[in-house]
Order: sequence, then structure tokens, then C-alpha cells
Amino acid sequence: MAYAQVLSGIYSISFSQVESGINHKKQTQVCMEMHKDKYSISSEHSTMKIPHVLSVAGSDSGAGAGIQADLKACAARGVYCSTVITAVTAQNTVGVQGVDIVSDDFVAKQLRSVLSDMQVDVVKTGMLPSVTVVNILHQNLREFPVRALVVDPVMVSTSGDVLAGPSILTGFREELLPMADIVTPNLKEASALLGGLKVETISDMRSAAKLLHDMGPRNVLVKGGDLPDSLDAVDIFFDGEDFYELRSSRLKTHNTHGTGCTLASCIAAELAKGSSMLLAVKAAKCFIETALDYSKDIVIGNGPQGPFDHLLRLKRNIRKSYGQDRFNPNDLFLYAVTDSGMNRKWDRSISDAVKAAIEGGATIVQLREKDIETRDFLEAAKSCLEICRHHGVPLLINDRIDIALACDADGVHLGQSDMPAHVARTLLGPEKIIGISCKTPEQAQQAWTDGADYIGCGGVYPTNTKANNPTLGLDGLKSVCSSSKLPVVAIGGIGISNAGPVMAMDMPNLKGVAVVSALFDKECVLTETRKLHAVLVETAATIAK
Ligand SMILES: Nc1ncnc2c1ncn2[C@@H]1O[C@H](COP(=O)(O)OP(=O)(O)O)[C@@H](O)[C@H]1O
Ligand SMILES: Cc1ncc(COP(=O)(O)O)c(N)n1
Ligand SMILES: [Mg+2]
Repeated sequence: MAYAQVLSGIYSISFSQVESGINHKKQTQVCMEMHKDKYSISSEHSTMKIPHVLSVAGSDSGAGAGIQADLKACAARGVYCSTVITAVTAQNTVGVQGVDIVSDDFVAKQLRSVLSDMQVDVVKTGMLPSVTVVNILHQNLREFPVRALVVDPVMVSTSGDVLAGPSILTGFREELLPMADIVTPNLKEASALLGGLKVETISDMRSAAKLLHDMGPRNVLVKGGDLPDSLDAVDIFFDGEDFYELRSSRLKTHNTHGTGCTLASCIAAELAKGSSMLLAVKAAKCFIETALDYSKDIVIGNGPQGPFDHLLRLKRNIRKSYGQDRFNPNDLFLYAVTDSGMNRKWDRSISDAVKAAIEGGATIVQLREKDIETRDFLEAAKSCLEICRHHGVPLLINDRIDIALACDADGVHLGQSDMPAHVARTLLGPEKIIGISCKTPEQAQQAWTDGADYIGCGGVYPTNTKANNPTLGLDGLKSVCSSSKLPVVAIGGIGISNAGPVMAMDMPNLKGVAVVSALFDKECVLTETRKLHAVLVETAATIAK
């Protein structure tokens, strides 16, 4: 048992390395050896592996940057974060009033405490106040190798205060950059690392990225938050072969204190979850843009450089934590849509209906409650959410973004006349699932542009639940499927007798069927769901042959 665990541990290490494009070939063997004990010990107690980032950085009393930003960023990305504090700063939105450097010995002690005991996936560095600390970190990383090292070469705070003097440059160049999987300097830091080279334009950023890459890191991200006269926030990513110009809109806000720390922590968190480097960087940049947008008007402190809010509007739910994708298209397999009229007819509560559907095999649930008081809807949604979370089944709300937000549901399903999806996305944040009903290839393309996660396509067959709803037939469904990259769930008049032919069309992005009457306009929801589930499983098995 313990040996199998060790093997699976080794497998997961090498697999993630391949996936992440992280090439620690020389260290892999050592890494396995070092982790052997940890895997065999932990296997006796638990098998649940939690992605883990260790942040080695300074504390910011104002909690906008440094260790505090790292903890919040990792929490927002659903990743565990341990901390080694290198310095304590007295800092607020005005500037840095004082710095108390933690002794080298005590930094070493913290590093050993964490690395010798916990299975850290990725180390992210921020403020490193002395070359000795860099030496100590370097030694520890050799003794306790990790999957990836993210180096944010912090030197000066946004307020212009010095956090690490020029002597640190040697440490970065000689020890840390050669072992880094990515280094993330801002314009000033890139310039300092390159001996004062001018880095003021996008073209300079490209040259700097290339020169920094020559110092040994596998990837370089030169951040352009301070790029003068730029309408976009442009960062340059270089992986040693290709350049990528990553653009997001530049938010008009003073609340940008801590963007650099947060970006690096998000990259580390995504890598810890197994993402490739480019995807990790893109996800991190997207997170910064969304978080800055949410926080653009908040006021914390009286100084010119405010912190932003990592968590308040970006609440994640437990179901999506620990490395799972926020949305798994396979969840569309058996999509149960409730109907208040039917529940009333059969005299059952919404939550009883949902519970029975899930027990019968429903893989996602949508509450579609048209004639119900808002307060009652919210209460029902909360109790359904509890049931769904317990079973790991996502819960979506039809149309009512307010209800979805109020109960922290997993997302919404929108019709063509509901709130536009891109507006819904702004309100709900990047983590929530958004589905859109589409009848035509044009609507399907728009859904993709608007940032939807899936398409509900129908009515495939005639149905009583929607009056005057034109029927698309299998041909209409097929043309929507072929015109979009998004996963599709078929809806409209589908039940046990005709679900098979729908799925047998074998369109690669057709992931399942959504049903209302076939489950809920029946005496026993559990039995009907079980029967439909069996039909879907059988069809899937036939297709696979
Ligand atoms: N006003 C803004 N709007 C959108 N993104 C921004 C803004 N300011 C900075 N960013 C982004 O935040 C990240 C951190 O960049 P930057 O501020 O240059 O680093 P640092 O905080 O280390 O100085 C980058 O991805 C950058 O593009
Ligand atoms: C302890 C600490 N670490 C890092 C930064 C840089 O963050 P930013 O460049 O976003 O001000 C900071 N201000 N304080
Ligand atoms: Mg900044």
C-alpha cells in the first residue's frame, strides 16, 4: 500500500512536470527520494493531496502586498499557502514607514520547518532583504526540491520605497534566476537586473525578457503595469522560444498596491494545481484584471496607493477547491431542470425534488422557478445548494443572478432575453458557471464571445414546458454543436424514449441532455432519473465501442 502510494506520488510528480513544461530533469530523482517518506507517512492518514504554495516574502502591515497578498491570492485560487517571513514592514497606503528584517537564522528556521514537514509544490519568493537570505533559500531548495520556483524580484514598493538594496542583484543573478521556472520583474526591476538598461517601451520589454532569459530562468514575464501612455496593461511573456504580448484593459484605479505580489502568487497557485506555465500566467493576469475591476472604487486608507480586494466578491465554493476545474463539461451529462408547477402538482418541495434527482444520477441541477416569491426562492435555493454541495453536484439558477449571488450558487443559466452574458460575467466574477440558451449558430458564436461556459440548445423535440418554442430537431442541434467550441447540452422534450438518438449523434461537444418533465412531471423522480441515467450510460458505452 505504502509502496503504491510512493509510486503514485512519483508518477504525479513527473506527470505534472511534463504538463507544466517545468523541466527539472536533474532534480527529479532527488525530488522523488525526498518525497518518499512524506508520501508513505501521509498515506496512512489521508489520501487527499492539497496543492501547496510556500510564499517566502515580507509582511505588509497594510495587507495589500507581501505575505498578506500572497495568502489571499492563494486562498482565492483554492490553494494552501504556507509562509516564511523575511521582513516585517510598517506600511500603509501612504508608503513604507519602517522595515524590520528577520534574522538570517530565523528565516532558515522557518524554511526548514515548512519544507522538512509539508509537501510544498511551488515556492514563490517576494521581498528577500539580503543576499544571505537568497543563499539560505538556494540551499534549502537544493535540499528540498519543489516542482516550481516563481521569483518575483521585489526591490521597490509601488510607493517608491526601497525593499531590497542593489546588493541583492548578485543573489538574484547568480543563485535564484538559474533555478527559477519564471521570474516576474516590473519595468524598474527588469532594468535593475540588467544593470540599468532602459526598459520603457514594449519593444524594450521584449529585449529585456530575452536578456533575462539568458540568465537562466525557464520563463520570463516582464510586467508593464507602469508602462507610460499605455491604454492596456501589457505584459511580455517569453518562454525561451516565443514571445506573448498579454494584454488586459488598464483599470482606472488607485487600488493597485500588491498587484505584483498577487500576480506571482496566482501563477504559483495555478502551477501547484498542475497548469502549464502559459495558462498559469494568463489565469493570473485575468484574476488581477477582475479583482482590480471589482475593487476600483473601494477606499482603504488615505494614501495614494490603495490595496484591492482579493476575496470579497470572488468567493469560491468548497466544491471547486483543490485543483478541480471550475467547470467540468462532463457535468452536463444528466442535467436536471426543476419546475415549480410540476412540484406543486406532485406535492413535493423543490429540495425534495432535487435530492431525488441527484440520488437518481443527475450530474448538474438548474433551479428554474418562474412563479415564486423572491424570499421563498432564496430559501429553497439555499437548501438545494446544501444538498448539491454534499453530493458534489453543481447548482445553477435560471435567469436570477441576484439569487445566484445571494446563495453563492455555482452559476446561472440565461436565455436570449435575460441579462447579457458578458454583464452577468462582470457581476458574477470569473469563477461562476454561465450557460446560455442558443438556437442558432450565430447565438452560439455570441455565447463564446461573451464568455459563456456552455450552451443549452433546444427545443430539440416539442415540449409543453415552453409555449411557442420552435423545435430545432436533431439537425438544428447538430448545426449549433458544429458552430461552437463550447460544450452543449440538448434540451426540449427529451426523455427516456428519445435521449439515446440525441446522444448517438456523437457530436464531440454534445455533453448531455437537460430534462424537465421526464423527471419532475412523474410520480417518482428517483426512479425516472435512474432510468434516464441508465439510457445515457448505455448510449455512451455503445458510442465508445
Ligand atoms: N491599472 C491596471 N489595470 C490592469 N492591470 C494592471 C494595472 N496595473 C497593473 N496591472 C497588472 O498587474 C500586474 C502587476 O504589474 P506591475 O504593477 O507592473 O507590477 P508590480 O506590482 O510588481 O510593480 C501586471 O499583470 C500588470 O499588467
Ligand atoms: C512586504 C512587501 N513586499 C512586496 C511589496 C511590493 O508590492 P507592490 O509593488 O505591489 O507595492 C511591498 N510593497 N511590500
Ligand atoms: Mg505595481
